[in-house]
Amino acid sequence: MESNSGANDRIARIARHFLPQAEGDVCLRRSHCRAKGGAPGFKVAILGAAGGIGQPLAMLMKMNPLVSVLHLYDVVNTPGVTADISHMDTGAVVRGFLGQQQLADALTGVDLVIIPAGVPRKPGMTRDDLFNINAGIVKTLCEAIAKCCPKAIVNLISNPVNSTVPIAAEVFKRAGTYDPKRLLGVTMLDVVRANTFVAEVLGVDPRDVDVPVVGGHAGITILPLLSQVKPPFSFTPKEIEYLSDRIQNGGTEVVEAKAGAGSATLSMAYAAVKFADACLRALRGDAGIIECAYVASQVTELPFFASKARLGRGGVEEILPLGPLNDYEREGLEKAKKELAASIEKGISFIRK
Ligand SMILES: NC(=O)c1ccc[n+]([C@@H]2O[C@H](COP(=O)([O-])OP(=O)(O)OC[C@H]3O[C@@H](n4cnc5c(N)ncnc54)[C@H](O)[C@@H]3O)[C@@H](O)[C@H]2O)c1
Ligand SMILES: O=C(O)C[C@H](O)C(=O)O
Repeated sequence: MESNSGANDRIARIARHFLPQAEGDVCLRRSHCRAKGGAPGFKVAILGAAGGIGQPLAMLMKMNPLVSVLHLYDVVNTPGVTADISHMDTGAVVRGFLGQQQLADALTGVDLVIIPAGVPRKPGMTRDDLFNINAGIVKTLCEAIAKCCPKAIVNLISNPVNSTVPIAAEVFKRAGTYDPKRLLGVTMLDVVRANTFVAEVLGVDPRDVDVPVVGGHAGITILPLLSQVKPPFSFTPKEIEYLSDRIQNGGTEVVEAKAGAGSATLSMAYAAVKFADACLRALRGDAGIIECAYVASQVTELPFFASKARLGRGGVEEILPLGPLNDYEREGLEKAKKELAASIEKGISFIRK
């Protein structure tokens, strides 16, 4: 039987294999992996990779043929997650990074950074209740991005997205690296939910449904434009009430069902990968990629707003107009803007204070 110290040595050896110890070590393994990994593609980092979203997101990104190198960073547990994911026989080479001293290595040379780091909600909390903890986490991570991969596309998932995106923008501005086209708040889960719930009402396959969801990512700031649904459909006022409420409170529905064990993780990982894949296809040069995201915007008087954006090699290449809104949506837009303005201001003043 293996002694305790033998087992510990073996675990340490395995951990060393997945975690860079010193700069020389990093370079050696990186060139080794590139030579062996072979698959051409993009280098992607997930920050918060050991979390509820991070783990399934890492698994799904390892399955994405556009990814050649996948960096998994967290402040806990990355050796285990990395060892596990690295056994999948897909093209991407996986490397783990643990703790802030390895953050720079996790980010260097990366094309796309996906950030699900931070605490999730418990029943009775709003996303804004996460601000005090998550604002600092996002600030630290974005400072490192500004130093190590200032040209990377950033997909920000950490809540409250309505405030964390303005925080990230301010950090990048301070560092002199801000490019509004490259900073995208991930609101894809709202679209995924809207497509699912609308498909249920229409009795069709959700993959055939497209609902634009604009505004932001919290309660009444989540504004589904049901008048623009594809395939076109004329909902009754009762259906509009039901669908708007379900889409706006989809996150809370999951938080309550999980009863203290966190918020949406699996559907979020799915949505994050759907969005990241769109960003990577756009980076590759594919045309006609349009997704909803919370970005710097002139669609309204607010500096940030979620709406349909055309993605390209440089990130957001064009923000599409909102299109015709009905009275119900116009009213919803006014309410959404009021709350959004306060959340944006809160994020900006967190950095400027
Ligand atoms: N945008 C969206 O649609 C959406 C959807 C679901 C959840 N979220 C948000 O995503 C965040 C993560 O949710 P979760 O369920 O994965 O939470 P989780 O607690 O399961 O995982 C978060 C991970 O972040 C890590 N972390 C904490 N501080 C860090 C730091 N400084 N650097 C790197 N990693 C750090 C933790 O160690 C943990 O592994 C929450 O803020 C949640 O509200 C957003
Ligand atoms: O609701 C949450 O707190 C998590 C996330 O923003 C969601 O929409 O599921």
